[in-house]
Amino acid sequence: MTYLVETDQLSKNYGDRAVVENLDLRVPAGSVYGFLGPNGSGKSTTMKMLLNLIQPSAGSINIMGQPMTRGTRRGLLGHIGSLIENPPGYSHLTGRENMAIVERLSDLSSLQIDRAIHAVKLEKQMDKKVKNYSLGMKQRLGIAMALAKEPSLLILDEPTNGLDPAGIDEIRGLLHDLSQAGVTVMVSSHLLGEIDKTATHLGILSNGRMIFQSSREELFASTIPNLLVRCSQPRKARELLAHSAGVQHSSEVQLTSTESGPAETVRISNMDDAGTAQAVATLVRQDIDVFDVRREEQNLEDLFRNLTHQGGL
Ligand SMILES: Nc1ncnc2c1ncn2[C@@H]1O[C@H](COP(=O)(O)OP(=O)(O)OP(=O)(O)O)[C@@H](O)[C@H]1O
Repeated sequence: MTYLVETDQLSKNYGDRAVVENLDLRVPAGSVYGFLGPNGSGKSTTMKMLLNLIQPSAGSINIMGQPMTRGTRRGLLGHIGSLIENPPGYSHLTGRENMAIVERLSDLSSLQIDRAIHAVKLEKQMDKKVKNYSLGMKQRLGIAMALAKEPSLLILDEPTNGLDPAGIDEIRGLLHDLSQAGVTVMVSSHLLGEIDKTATHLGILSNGRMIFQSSREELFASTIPNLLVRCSQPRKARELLAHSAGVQHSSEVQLTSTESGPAETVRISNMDDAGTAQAVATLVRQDIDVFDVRREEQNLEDLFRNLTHQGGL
């Protein structure tokens, strides 16, 4: 696999405090890499090191196969678009005037500028002053500024921060489209739900350390989805299963409602196939009718919770 961003043992200390520790980042070419972690876990610090805005205390960074150093910085940054912290742009100028500055400074063509504006769907807002933009529009303008030079890699630090659900959806759609167009996107967030479904790969940071890094599929495959059992006497079933030998010590057995089926279903976490067979046999032996046994669809929130239960965050 080709990695557009690769770090080895990347570390940053402030005084005697390690803020990023021994990070081996691997961002595959063509991926949308969701860089997740709670506030203060070191995401921004890492992204700033990738962009050579701050210097690592130890370790190395390779971008597009080249080491990122003070010497190579200029050449590499020509291929990287970024949005770090607050959206850029002069608020007393219009969107168009801001883009004209980007065009001149980076020596771009008007076609490149138009394409970037089109990609973020801001055509109709270009004559408005940026101070009158919503936060979502400001973020989109910031992304347009980053996109105009047609980068191979886009690094976005919390682009959905502070946006309403519609704004978050727009950014998600935009990231998806960019990825389809061949741009590799690295995007950070402290909220899993904002990256769920958009990211093809995930890196999860906790206290400056990577606690998980892989493709989204591998993350899902590495954990067992909850089991949902719809049956005739759910309360009795819950009691029986909570004390059944097939249920592992770390499992939780709860009563729950599901969108299908009547009021209550028994949900069991961390139950493998052998445990499932045993649980069904236990219920049938006790004259409980089992109508339906299925795995619950997993989302990242559940997986994140599982990871953190395993001593992560
Ligand atoms: N210049 C600095 N000097 C000292 N400590 C710093 C500095 N910059 C960041 N830190 C500390 O490093 C830790 C990681 O910060 P960082 O901004 O990288 O986290 P983050 O995961 O991006 O979180 P957030 O989403 O809140 O920005 C924090 O505890 C922060 O206070």
